[in-house]
Parts: sequence; C-alpha cells; structure tokens
Amino acid sequence: MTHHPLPLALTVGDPAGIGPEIALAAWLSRRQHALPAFYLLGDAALMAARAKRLGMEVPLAEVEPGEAAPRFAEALPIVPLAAKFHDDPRRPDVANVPGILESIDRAVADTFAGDAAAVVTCPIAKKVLYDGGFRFPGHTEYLAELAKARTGVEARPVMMLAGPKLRAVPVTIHIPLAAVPRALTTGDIVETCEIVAAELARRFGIAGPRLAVAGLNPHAGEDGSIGREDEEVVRPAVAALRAAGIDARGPLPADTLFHGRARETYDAAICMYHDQALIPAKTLGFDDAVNVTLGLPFIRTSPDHGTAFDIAGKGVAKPDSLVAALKLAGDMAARSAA
Ligand SMILES: NC(=O)c1ccc[n+]([C@@H]2O[C@H](COP(=O)([O-])OP(=O)(O)OC[C@H]3O[C@@H](n4cnc5c(N)ncnc54)[C@H](O)[C@@H]3O)[C@@H](O)[C@H]2O)c1
Ligand SMILES: N[C@H](C(=O)O)[C@H](O)COP(=O)(O)O
Repeated sequence: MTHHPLPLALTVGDPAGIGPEIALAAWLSRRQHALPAFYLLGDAALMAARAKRLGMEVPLAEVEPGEAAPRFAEALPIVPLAAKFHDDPRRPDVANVPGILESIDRAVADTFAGDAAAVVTCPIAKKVLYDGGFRFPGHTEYLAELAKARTGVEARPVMMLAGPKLRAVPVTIHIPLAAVPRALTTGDIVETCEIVAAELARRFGIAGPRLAVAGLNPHAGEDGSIGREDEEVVRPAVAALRAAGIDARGPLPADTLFHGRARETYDAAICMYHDQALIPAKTLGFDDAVNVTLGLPFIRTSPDHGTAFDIAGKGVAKPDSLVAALKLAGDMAARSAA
C-alpha cells in the first residue's frame, strides 16, 4: 500500500471572494508545482458552480480527511461542511459567516486530531466577519484562541509575511495607526523577536537567525529628537534580546531597511506596525509572499492577499500566492516531522 503524507487542510475563506477559484486553480497546477496534497473544507456545490462559471474542468471528490491524500492526484478533495454557500461572487453576505468560521474551526480540529499536517487559509474579509459578530482582529488572533481552547496554554501569535526576497514581521497588527505608539511595548517586541528567532530555526532551518529591528519614528527617532519611542521602547528590547543571545540589531531607520543590500544583512525584519512590514513585503512579492502565523502549536499559512471582491468570479485571480502558501506549509510540515 502506498504511504501518503498527511494532507493540508485548506479553508474556503469568504465564498464571495476569490478563495474558491484560486483553490480550483491551485489544484489544477498541482503537478506543475509538485504541490503537497490538500483538501478543501467547503461546499462541493459552490465549488462546482464556480468551476462551471469560469470554465474550469476540475473533478471534485467529497471525502473524509483520511481519504484526501490518495484521491488528490485525480480530483480536488472536498470535506463538506454543515454550512452551504451560494455561488455569488463579489457579493459578500454576513449570512456566510458561520460557514466561514466552521471551515477554520474544522481545519484546526483536523490538525489537532492528526488528520491534517497544517492549516492553510483562503482570505476572509474582516468587516464581513465583524458585522457577523466575530470579535477577533483576524485569523491570526482567532487561531491563537482556538489553540488555547485545545491546549489550555496561551498562544502568542506572530504574523510573518515571508517571500523569496523578504521576511517581515509586524509587532502590532490590526490596530489603528493612532494607537500604535501606546500599544508598542518593550516586552511585546522582545516576545515577538524570541518567537521569530525560535521558529526560523525550528520551522525554516535557519540557525542563529539575524533580526533587523526597525525604529518607529523617522530615522529611528534621530537619538530621541524625533520621538522618544525608539530610545525608550525599542532600544531596550534590542539590548534585552542581545543579552539573551539573539542576533538582533536596532532600532534601524525603516526607510533604508528594505533595499537589496540591506536585505542581505538579515533573515527577518521586525517592524513596529502593520504597513511598515506589509508594504515592503507585498511590494517585493505580491504574487509569491505568504502570510505565516508563528507561535501556534500548529502550522498555518495563507496567501498574502485578501478576498479581492472586485475580481471574484471573473477568472483573473492569480493562484500564485496560494500555491506558495501550500508549498511553504508542506515544507514546514516536512521539516517539523523530520
Ligand atoms: N489572509 C486574509 O484573510 C486577508 C489578507 C489580506 C486582506 N484580507 C481582507 O481582504 C479584504 C480586501 O482587502 P484589500 O482590498 O485591501 O486587499 P486584496 O488583497 O483583497 O486586494 C487588493 C488588490 O489586489 C488585487 N488582488 C488581490 N489578490 C489577487 C490575486 N490573487 N490575483 C489578482 N489580483 C489580486 C485585488 O483585485 C485588488 O485590486 C479586506 O476585508 C481585508 O481585511 C484578508
Ligand atoms: N494583515 C494581513 C494582510 O494584509 O495580509 C491580513 O489582513 C491577514 O490577517 P489574518 O491572517 O490575521 O487574517
């Protein structure tokens, strides 16, 4: 009997977005990209309708997770949810929220049950979920909550955008820009860097990773003359990290941190807020960067883009970032199993 590695559990994301069609396209490219086996937690009727709408010939197989890997070569395995979705691209509907969450919950449950090697998520629209009563900023924090519910241990999730040219980590994530200076603490910077250093070693095979810590203010505060946070919050964090044996440098001016020669000097840039990390990450690699959540007791990756409601159902969405997310999850799982 052939031995199949555990498949990846792929969530459907918002069904009105591009998640369903990039999942179909990723499956079609499975041989070209040597993708690890995955199954979609979704609704076969929705997937059949979206494939038909886009003229994509994708055989679908409703399966249990245990049957997914052996079926993957010949059909896109779908593990059905209780929830059903309409094929209504570009029209997000709060009525889809329970099904969107069921897909995420089930992916995590399957991973804890040993039926899946990792969780890969298609994009959700935060506003739609918030309107449906979701009280977490995004997947990142929700996944940490699901982990805690299962292990009883607090998880500190860390967002990393990882591409061939840059790995970038925002210390504060989905909070208003005006709230960043108050939210940023030395302890959070230290904790984030510790998790990044440990996970780069464990899950990416980078021994002694080099971390470049960006400043918050222009020119990293210019010795405290343009804002005090770099001297009072960031610098003590870097000192504590260095004392603990972590190769961290900073605070470094963020404007000169992302050009080619600078990027050669570190393995991850630690940034103080969302756009400081995600603008360079998506500019340098919108099609191949992956959103990875570190600090969880399981592997989670996601494409770097969102639901792209403007193009859903039009047949122009590129599956590249999802393909990269599936490959990275497979690589991370293989390294963790070795
Ligand atoms: N992982 C996630 O769940 C995730 C990530 C980012 C944004 N979001 C959410 O997505 C929603 C929309 O966000 P946004 O509009 O800022 O960003 P977006 O990434 O959805 O779209 C930005 C632009 O890029 C284009 N684009 C995105 N993905 C593409 C692809 N695969 N192929 C071709 N073009 C693509 C879109 O058409 C749009 O013009 C928001 O609600 C946001 O919260 C979710
Ligand atoms: N900030 C992420 C991005 O722009 O790519 C994104 O919104 C995803 O967040 P979650 O993985 O927490 O849903």
